[in-house]
Amino acid sequence: MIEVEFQRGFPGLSLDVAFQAPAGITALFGPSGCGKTTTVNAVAGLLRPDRGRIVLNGRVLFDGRTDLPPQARRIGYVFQDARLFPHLSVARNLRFAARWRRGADADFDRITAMLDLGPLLHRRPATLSGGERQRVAIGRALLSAPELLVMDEPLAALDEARKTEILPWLERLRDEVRLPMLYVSHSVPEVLRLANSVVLMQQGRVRHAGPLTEVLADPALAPLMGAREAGALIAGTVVAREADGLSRVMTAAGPIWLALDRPPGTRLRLRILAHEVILSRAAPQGLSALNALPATVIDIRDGMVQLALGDERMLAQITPRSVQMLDLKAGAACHAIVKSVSVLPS
Ligand SMILES: Nc1ncnc2c1ncn2[C@@H]1O[C@H](COP(=O)(O)OP(=O)(O)OP(=O)(O)O)[C@@H](O)[C@H]1O
Repeated sequence: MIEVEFQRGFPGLSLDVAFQAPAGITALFGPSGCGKTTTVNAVAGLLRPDRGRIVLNGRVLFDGRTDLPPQARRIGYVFQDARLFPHLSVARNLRFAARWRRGADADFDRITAMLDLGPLLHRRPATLSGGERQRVAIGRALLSAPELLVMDEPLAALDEARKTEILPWLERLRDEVRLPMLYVSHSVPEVLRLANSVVLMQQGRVRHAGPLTEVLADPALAPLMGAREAGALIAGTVVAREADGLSRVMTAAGPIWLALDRPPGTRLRLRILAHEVILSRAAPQGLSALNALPATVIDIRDGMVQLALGDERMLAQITPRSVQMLDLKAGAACHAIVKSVSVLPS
C-alpha cells in the first residue's frame, strides 16, 4: 500500500494531492497538465514536495524530516521511452537492475518467463520493437525487487499494433504480481482494460480516488472520464456453454448470457454503457434482449439512474418522462434490460 499526501506549488499550478493505492493497478487519470507526472515523480523521489507525507508499506519515504533518495525508495519506474542501455544486451540490461541482490537469479528466471523475454535475451535494444523494449523495461523495473511499480504512460510512444501487443503483458503483471502499481494515463480504453482503481485528477487536485467500477457507475464522476464512458464495469467468469451456443457468465449482478467463444473459467470484464440499459418495473416478457437483471434504484441524477444489482453498480441513461412514467425513485425495484455488452479480457 502506498499512501500519498503532499503539496507543491509551481507558478502556473499548485498541487495538493492525497490518495492511497493498494496492490493492483491504480490509474492516475486526468487532462494534460493536471499533475499526474509530477505526482508520480514526487512518489519516486524525483521531485521534492513543499510539504507532505509519502509512506510505502509503512516505510516513510518523505515527510518533514525524511526524504529518501530515489534509489533507496524501492520503486521501479517505467517511463514512456524504455531508457535501456543501448550498448548492453537485453540479458545484461536485466541483470544490471538486479546486480546487488541476493535471490536475483531465481527472480531473473521467473520474471523472464512471465514476460516471455527468453527469445530476446541476446538482442541489443536497437533491434527490438517499441513494444518489446517496453516489456524489457518492465522486466528490468521488476528485477530491482520494488515494493511499488510506477508506469508513466508506458504505451504513449507506441503505435496501435504495439499497444495491442503489450496490453496482455500488463494484464498479466496486474494479476500475477501482488504489487501496488501507479499507472499514469489519459487513455480511457487503457484505464478500462487495466485499472483496478482510479485517482481522478483535475488541476492539481484529486477529484476522487476509488475502485474503477465505482467511478464509472457514479453519474457525477463518470463524465470526468468522458461522457460516453458512463456505465458499469462488471467482473464475470464464464461458467458454462449452453446448448444454443451462448455462454453463461456469472457476475455479482446475476448471470449474463453472451455470444462468446471462451472456455469455462475465463475471467472477463464486462462493459455495459448507460445508454445500452433500459428499465422496466415489471419483469420483462416477450423481449428479444437476453439479459434482464433485477435491480434497485439508488439515485436519479442528471438523466442517469444509478442501480444496485447485488454487489454491483450500474447506470441507465433515462429521460425525465420515463422517470415519471415508471415512477422511479430511490429504493424502487426494477429490471435492468441490457441491450449490449462489450467484453474486455481480464
Ligand atoms: N519543474 C516544473 N517547473 C514549473 N512548473 C512545473 C514543473 N513541473 C510541473 N510543473 C507544473 O505542473 C503542471 C502539471 O505537469 P505534469 O507533467 O505533472 O502534468 P500531467 O498531468 O502529467 O500532464 P501530461 O498528461 O500532459 O503529461 C505543469 O503544467 C506545470 O504547470
